[in-house]
Amino acid sequence: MSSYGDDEIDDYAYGLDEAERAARPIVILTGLKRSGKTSIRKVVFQKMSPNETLFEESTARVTQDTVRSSFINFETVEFPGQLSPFDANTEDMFRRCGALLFIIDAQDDYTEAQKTMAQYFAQAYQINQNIKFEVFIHKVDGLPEESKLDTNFELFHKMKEDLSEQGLDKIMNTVSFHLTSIYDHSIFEAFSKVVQKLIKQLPTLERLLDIFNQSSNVEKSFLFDVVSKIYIATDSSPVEMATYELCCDMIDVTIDISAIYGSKNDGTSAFDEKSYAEIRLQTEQVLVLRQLSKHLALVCILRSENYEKKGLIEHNFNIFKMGIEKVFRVRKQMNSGIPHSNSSQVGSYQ
Ligand SMILES: Nc1nc2c(ncn2[C@@H]2O[C@H](COP(=O)(O)OP(=O)(O)OP(=O)(O)O)[C@@H](O)[C@H]2O)c(=O)[nH]1
Repeated sequence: MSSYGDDEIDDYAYGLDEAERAARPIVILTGLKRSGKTSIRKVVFQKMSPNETLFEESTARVTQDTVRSSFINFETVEFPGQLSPFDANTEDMFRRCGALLFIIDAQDDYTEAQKTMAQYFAQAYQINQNIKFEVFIHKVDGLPEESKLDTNFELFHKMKEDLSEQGLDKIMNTVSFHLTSIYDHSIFEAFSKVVQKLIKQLPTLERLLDIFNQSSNVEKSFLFDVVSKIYIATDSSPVEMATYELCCDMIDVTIDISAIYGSKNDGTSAFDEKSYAEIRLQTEQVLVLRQLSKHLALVCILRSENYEKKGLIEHNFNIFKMGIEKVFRVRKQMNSGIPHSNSSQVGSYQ
């Protein structure tokens, strides 16, 4: 192993793209006034409680934030509803933009919002064809179940028509629609999907999670950025909202218990890179959380009869951890020009 590989794992600052630390990808939030942009940013990244957003004042200026103290590494830029993101000199920003979000208030008449959105997407596409376009059909907590899908359907078709008229149908291939609300986990789920598209190692992470699940009889597993509760990867089986919510709750419970009963003498939290927890559910399932690093945790759910061989899962977890470390180490080596040896061999699962 090279001396580079002998470094402490903490030295490997996991992130979206280490080579471009100075030029982190940008996630741009746009939408009409009062659509919910600031609330989304604050609830997801600043842990504001949804009820507190009721007192948020309208944003007057462009707000730029770096998402720190977590694994994910990007900037968010929010444009106030009254300002077009293309009025100012923003071409460079759009060149660095990884994802352009348009937030639509689904509780309001969205005709104007839909027109503005089609126009923004077309303009952004002229500057950077690699941008991922994300539509957040927001505040769906106030809508009956059937009208959520109708709204989604209608917006999709109107958007398609508008873009076809401009000869830009191909943009539709990169547009994703999400039904969101800050009052449940849907906003975290949607942001997880946005962030995953910015992570170049995603296919490898998915594959590693699949192998871990198969060899440990795990039903579903998520790789979480603990601070934001965004999952940066999951295995290839479909995500059920209820399972995702359970895993988020598991993180909250673990952090809270650590804070209440585990604070160290120096006042720092006991929740660290060695933390782990397990919770047995009435449904004969077990939730297991294992920290991989300061910021990343593997949270998985399995049937309790499959959790009898804990040693096997522990072994597979350690192999999985080594695999994750190698994925990011190799990426860092590639970016820094250091040659890397064959890293696909990460150990053998039992
Ligand atoms: N019901 C519901 N209300 C929400 C949701 N998200 C935001 N809101 C409310 O919508 C209002 C406007 O939210 P803001 O976050 O200030 O909207 P904004 O898009 O930043 O507005 P500007 O700064 O004027 O551009 C606030 O009263 C929020 O509490 C949601 O998911 N559901």
